[in-house]
Amino acid sequence: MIRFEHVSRVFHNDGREFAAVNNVSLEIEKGEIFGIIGFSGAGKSTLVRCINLLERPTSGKVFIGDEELTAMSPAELRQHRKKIGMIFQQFNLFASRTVYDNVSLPLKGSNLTKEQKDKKVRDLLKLVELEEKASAYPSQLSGGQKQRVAIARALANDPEIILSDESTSALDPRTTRAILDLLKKVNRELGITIVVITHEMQVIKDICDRVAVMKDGRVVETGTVFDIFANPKEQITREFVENTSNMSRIYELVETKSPVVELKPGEAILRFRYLERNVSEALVSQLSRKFDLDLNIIFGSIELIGENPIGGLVVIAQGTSDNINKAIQYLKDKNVGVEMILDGRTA
Ligand SMILES: Nc1ncnc2c1ncn2[C@@H]1O[C@H](COP(=O)(O)OP(=O)(O)OP(=O)(O)O)[C@@H](O)[C@H]1O
Repeated sequence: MIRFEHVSRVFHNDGREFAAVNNVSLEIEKGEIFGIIGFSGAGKSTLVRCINLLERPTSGKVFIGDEELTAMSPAELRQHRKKIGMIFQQFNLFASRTVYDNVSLPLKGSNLTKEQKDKKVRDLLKLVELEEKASAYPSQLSGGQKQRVAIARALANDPEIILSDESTSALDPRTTRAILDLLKKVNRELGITIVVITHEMQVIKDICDRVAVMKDGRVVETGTVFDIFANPKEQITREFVENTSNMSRIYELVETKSPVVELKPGEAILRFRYLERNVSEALVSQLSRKFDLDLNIIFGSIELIGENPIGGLVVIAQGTSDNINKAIQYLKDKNVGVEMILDGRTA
């Protein structure tokens, strides 16, 4: 539905050229929630602003459906932009207007009658559960409520696409969850394609179907959210994935020589990753029975990505050196990822 073909956006800073977006080709499908993740400065906002040509690519083409936006006249473009709503981290509401007026603003100049406009605004306020705040001003609302108003406003023109630029970054975790749920509802019930920019993997995990990882203006990896979590290929993707679970704390504990990871002779710290449900207990009991190991669990987690679980365990294993090796091989044969984090064996 949205297609980038070799899109670049070059800025000139102090006489030097700088590609904020560098030769990106990407396809976002109709009806999906597509995430774009990257660290600050990676080029996410610039890329997404190229979808509605708020930022005009220096080279390359942008298509929505079969129509090339980059080849349109200003009048055609104005028409097409109405199909694209946008929400921002800072909400961008008009402070001097009521909630009702903020939501009705995009309907100015539409062909709807006064009654139709009124019904539309009230329906949208109902959808975002803010009917009773219609005559409040933005300063009287919480951050979550402001973002709900912004979402209602973005929906006023019946868009096909919503672009969300860090729309939950200023919100606490509970409010973030509620706004993400609302975006999911908008996607599922109204069939609107949503493009979500974020620097938080948790947001990707919570609502996206697919994700692109950006670094230095380029898209370095794309895939379904499950594949990206189960099998991140690029170093930067691994960093994002690691940060969402407490598993990565093990490296800190090892580094700071925490008493938690103090090993007796013959012990080893191992990390397991697997993709099946309820594997943890079976793993522990099998390894102790088959290889006569004692396993002391330091961390354990099951992440649910959509409906699919991804599990992890960090354990201190105690047993003969030979049996620890055999256990590692046994797990690898069963497609369990095994990483030796600290090896206290002398043999
Ligand atoms: N109008 C501009 N003129 C010059 N440089 C710009 C302009 N807009 C963006 N940049 C630069 O392009 C790079 C990418 O910016 P962009 O805002 O797209 O990144 P981002 O990944 O969205 O980061 P953040 O998460 O911090 O918003 C940055 O180095 C930024 O300074």
